[in-house]
Amino acid sequence: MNNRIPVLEIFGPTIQGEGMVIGRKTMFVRTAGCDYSCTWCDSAFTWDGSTKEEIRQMETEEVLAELKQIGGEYFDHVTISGGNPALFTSVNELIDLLHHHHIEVALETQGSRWQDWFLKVDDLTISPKPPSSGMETDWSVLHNIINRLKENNISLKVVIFSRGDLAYAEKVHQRFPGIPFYLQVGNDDIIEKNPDQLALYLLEKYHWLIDQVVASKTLNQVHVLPQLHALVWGNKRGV
Ligand SMILES: C[S@@+](CC[C@H](N)C(=O)[O-])C[C@H]1O[C@@H](n2cnc3c(N)ncnc32)[C@H](O)[C@@H]1O
Ligand SMILES: Nc1nc2[nH]cc(C(=O)O)c2c(=O)[nH]1
Ligand code: SF4
Ligand SMILES: [Mg+2]
Repeated sequence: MNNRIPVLEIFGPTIQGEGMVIGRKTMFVRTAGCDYSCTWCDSAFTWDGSTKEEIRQMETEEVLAELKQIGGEYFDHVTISGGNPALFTSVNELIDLLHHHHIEVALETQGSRWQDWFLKVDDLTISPKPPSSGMETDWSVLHNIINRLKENNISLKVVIFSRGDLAYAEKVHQRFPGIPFYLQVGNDDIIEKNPDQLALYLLEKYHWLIDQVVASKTLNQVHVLPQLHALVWGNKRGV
């Protein structure tokens, strides 16, 4: 059981819609379960019990086989997201297997838990949660994680829904000045079915976020991005 990973989705190839490698062609592996419960989580199905019967406890070889079955020869990069993949030591084996097959590995996690296998991740995004999420940041855990990853290709990404979130982002950037920093538009309409409607709405939010960052002396060495996949496909799952 220990060397298995609880998987909810394997999909792609698509593009990484967020953060440090935005636009990169990639496959996704989405694990089940999270130690957080952000109010606005766009992947709440990974932890709210609504897709419990879809969770598969998979061997790493099975994960690779399914990636190859779906993605064929059309990928060389896999993004592991969730939920929080950092809940599982077994992800270590998956990374080794993917690397053995010359496939690069990216990770999305919130910085609440450490795993030794973080050191092997090629593109590691840490996304601490602002006040609007309803979650509390454990700063000592976050500092510990980032200190241990000083030599690695990592970034910080904070999702913004409010002015309070912006103040939080400023604080994170000031605490970790050398770490590439991304601000991301928060999507607070995760039930809209019409992608065009959502894109218009999110572009307005992007405009607002750019204006806020332009007006901040603290946020100079930063990147401001939308969720590209939300602009292209809306709230669709598995893209
Ligand atoms: C679903 S989470 C999974 C990985 C990990 N639990 C985390 O939060 O970093 C992947 C990314 O989506 C972001 N995200 C979640 N809900 C969002 C929303 N409604 N709008 C914008 N970004 C969102 C998270 O902040 C995180 O950066
Ligand atoms: N295309 C695409 N890019 C993404 N970047 C982060 C995602 C995630 O849910 O973790 C995500 C996702 O679900 N799809
Ligand atoms: S930490 Fe990530 S997966 Fe967990 S609830 Fe928050 S946004 Fe969702
Ligand atoms: Mg997502």
